[in-house]
Amino acid sequence: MAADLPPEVACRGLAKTYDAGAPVEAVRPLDLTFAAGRTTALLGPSGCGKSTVLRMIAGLEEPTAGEVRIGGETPLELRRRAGLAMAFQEAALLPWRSVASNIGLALTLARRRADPEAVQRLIALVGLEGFEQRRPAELSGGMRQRAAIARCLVTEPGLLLLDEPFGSVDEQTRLRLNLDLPRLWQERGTTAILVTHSVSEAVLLSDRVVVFSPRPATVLADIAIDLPQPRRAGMVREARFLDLVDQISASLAESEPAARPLAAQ
Ligand SMILES: Nc1ncnc2c1ncn2[C@@H]1O[C@H](COP(=O)(O)OP(=O)(O)OP(=O)(O)O)[C@@H](O)[C@H]1O
Repeated sequence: MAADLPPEVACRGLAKTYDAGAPVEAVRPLDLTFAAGRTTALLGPSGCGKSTVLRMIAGLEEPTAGEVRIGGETPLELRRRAGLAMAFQEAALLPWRSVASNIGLALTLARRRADPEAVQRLIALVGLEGFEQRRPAELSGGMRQRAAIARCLVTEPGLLLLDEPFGSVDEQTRLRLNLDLPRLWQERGTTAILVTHSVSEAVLLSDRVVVFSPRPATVLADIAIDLPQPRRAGMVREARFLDLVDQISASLAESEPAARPLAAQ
């Protein structure tokens, strides 16, 4: 049972301009609603503002304008009661703790009772059996990412935010995680928002894909992924999957700034 009812996430007029000497407009006022219990992928060219949007939803970045409401609460209110979990590119595990202890710690921090069985189940699911007692420094980058994802899932959050969660994971493991992990959070009805650079990963994982323009991020395309759940490995060769990948790749290609000589970038 999920500890929380999955929330709807509403971004209203959400905007961010960084003050980096000169102002950097990262996100232009954005109105987006993420339906409760659904998985949405955010795609767009590098530097367009995807992580900024995710970090504002997580309450890690203060918007310049607008607001985020998660089932009526602010991100900080939700975080305070551990209703939100996030895994970002750099898997921030505590270096002096083992894999099992890092995952178990998420339960302690969320003031939940220890649950070694749940920790072990997730370790098996992300393929880290046999590495329970290893410290993060003894793992590969991809293994650390998998441990960080297990740590996110153990508290059964209502909202899951993933920023390039499988960036350092090898292709084979990535395909398996792309199929197994969403099943886990979708069965619990979790609302999930993820940032990825992989179009096929976005289609395989999500119910909806939002394509952003180059910075400042605005929505260029908003595409429902009407493939049946749960997704299967064979789907990546089916016509509808390939159609969706084509359609999204075309939107992305339109969104890419015209090629410029490297020296001008
Ligand atoms: N703390 C910051 N201070 C100043 N500028 C920033 C800061 N964080 C991000 N930016 C700028 O805001 C823009 C959007 O960055 P962001 O990380 O959100 O993009 P992204 O789409 O997630 O990129 P990528 O796909 O390459 O990870 C970039 O131009 C970046 O340089």
